[in-house]
Amino acid sequence: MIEMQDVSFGYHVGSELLTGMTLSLQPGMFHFLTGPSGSGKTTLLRLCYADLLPSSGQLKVFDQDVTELGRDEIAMLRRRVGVVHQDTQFLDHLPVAENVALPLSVAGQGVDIDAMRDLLGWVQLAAQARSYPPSLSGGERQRAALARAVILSPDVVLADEPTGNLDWEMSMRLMQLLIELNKSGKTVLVATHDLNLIRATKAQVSARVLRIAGGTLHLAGADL
Ligand SMILES: Nc1ncnc2c1ncn2[C@@H]1O[C@H](COP(=O)(O)OP(=O)(O)OP(=O)(O)O)[C@@H](O)[C@H]1O
Repeated sequence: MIEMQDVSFGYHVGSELLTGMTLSLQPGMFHFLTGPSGSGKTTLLRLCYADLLPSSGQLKVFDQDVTELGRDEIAMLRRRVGVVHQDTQFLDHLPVAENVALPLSVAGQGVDIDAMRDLLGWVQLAAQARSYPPSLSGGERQRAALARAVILSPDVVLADEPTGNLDWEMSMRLMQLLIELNKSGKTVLVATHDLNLIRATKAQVSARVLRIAGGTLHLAGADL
């Protein structure tokens, strides 16, 4: 699925942020990625969808070595990975439904109206379909971001601090959707520094917790 073998990465030549990263995302499993601010969680997620390439080591996404792929092949591979970014950007002049549908047009696919209605209903945004992004609350924005991340039915969903600006109730509502995705068979990886969120989620779904510390990855203890 997504496998790293002794991967290193640095934004600046000669200074590695991440080293010796060995990771295998288990198909169908829920994963958390935790670690202090600035430890490299976003960077690791970007490696997972080949937005960044390793400076050394091997990174395979869906059994393909990303360093051997051309730009078009990487674009195809990214369609199988849905990403909820930390700072979700929308096109403010387009209604929510059209923002959610953007990956379809990028992929040259048409919108299935019934599927779109179901998707917006699932994230509880049916009533906001014709609204514009600036009118959405923080929780609504993140649910719209999640809908957009899954509209191409990806195999893997990566979410970068998806609950960063949300209160507890909204955070758990979003996590519930990620749990549902996982229960439907998707592999999920959520980066968060919120240990309470990890504990509350682990009460509902079996999850692996990975921790970045000192520039490398560790499997966190069962006490989390
Ligand atoms: N595009 C970039 N160019 C140079 N340095 C960067 C870039 N993006 C991130 N960094 C640096 O890399 C380090 C790790 O950043 P990253 O965003 O991956 O950490 P994080 O664990 O996700 O942090 P947070 O929890 O605060 O979001 C930080 O020191 C950051 O300043």
